[in-house]
Amino acid sequence: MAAIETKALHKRYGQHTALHSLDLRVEPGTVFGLIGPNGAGKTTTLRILLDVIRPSGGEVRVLGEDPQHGGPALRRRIGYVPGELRLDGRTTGRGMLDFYAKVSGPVPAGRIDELADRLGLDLDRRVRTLSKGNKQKLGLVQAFMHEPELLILDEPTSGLDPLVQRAFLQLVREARDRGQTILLSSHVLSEIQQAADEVAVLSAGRVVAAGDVASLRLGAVRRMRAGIADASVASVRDALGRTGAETTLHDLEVTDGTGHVRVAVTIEGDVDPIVKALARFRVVDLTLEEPDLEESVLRLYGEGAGAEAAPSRREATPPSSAPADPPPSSPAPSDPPRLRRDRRRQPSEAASSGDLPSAGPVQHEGGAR
Ligand SMILES: Nc1ncnc2c1ncn2[C@@H]1O[C@H](COP(=O)(O)OP(=O)(O)OP(=O)(O)O)[C@@H](O)[C@H]1O
Repeated sequence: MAAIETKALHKRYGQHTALHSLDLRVEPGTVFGLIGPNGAGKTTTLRILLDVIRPSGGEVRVLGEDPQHGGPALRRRIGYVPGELRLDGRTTGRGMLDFYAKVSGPVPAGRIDELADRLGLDLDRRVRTLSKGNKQKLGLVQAFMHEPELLILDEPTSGLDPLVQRAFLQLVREARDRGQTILLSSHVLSEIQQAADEVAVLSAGRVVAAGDVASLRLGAVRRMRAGIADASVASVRDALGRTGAETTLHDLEVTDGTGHVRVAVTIEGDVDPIVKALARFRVVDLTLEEPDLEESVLRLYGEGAGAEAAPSRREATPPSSAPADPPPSSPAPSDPPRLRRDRRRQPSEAASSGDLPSAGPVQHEGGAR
């Protein structure tokens, strides 16, 4: 049985279709990366899995159950970190976590302190006074502390510095080693490359590529900047023009900078010929970086990624009809410390209040859905 399975999942917000017939399968005990540019539909997918919002069509199974009917018992088996946490509360981080521990089920002794320590979080500060990054850490502790069967993490490292990101990736690996399943959304490719076993790339609500990280060509796009001394623009341009068929250069700019020639280019494919081409010059500066995921997706799967045919695309056919969103659910108690996703609201969802935490049960606030 898959830990998560969606079939022909479809979601419309009014006239806008956010998910087109999405098929996903996440095997138990694996780390699954859901990546894609902004607006691709990652958050929408995760929120449907948690029954924070309802699909317009298709099937969903989470830990073998339909999230719409799983109730608190299913939610206790899931740890969730929404994308942008908005935390309120006069209580301290420890107070908040103790509250969630009561609803989520048993938390091993010392686990909260251990996690806080590893992430560098002061549990004695009042939640409302915490910085964005520290609130994010608190969200991570509440998701991991009860060692749930499934972790659903929406852009979990946003706002975290690189050291804390590393600690987080270690937590993910340990969770997988314990047999937990992790679904991780991100628009940062390198994060997924380090953590995930399997990946699905979403673009405009469709899966445009799926497989193990290495088999996707996304890592094959890099942006390079270099400074070359004692050379002319023409000679550098000429050298870069002789790279073989394994390498394609996009947006090549070779300009006369102050004292040396500046090169900026997006490399698709093998970087080795470029490095060799530059090696004949005196290189005074060189950076090679990951481009936006959006750029990678568009480069490799075409401008119409998600809408038109592409080599490794799974084609999707929207269902001919799909039910409208269900009516809002009843409000949840407002006093306990809250974790919420702060996101754009559209008129069609004016009454909705989005994601909630869920060390324990996901609560629908103020008519969420
Ligand atoms: N409540 C809403 N009402 C109307 N449209 C929405 C709503 N929420 C999301 N959308 C739209 O649905 C599409 C998918 O959005 P979603 O937030 O799922 O994408 P995402 O991949 O998580 O992007 P990001 O990384 O920017 O959060 C976008 O076009 C977005 O504008």
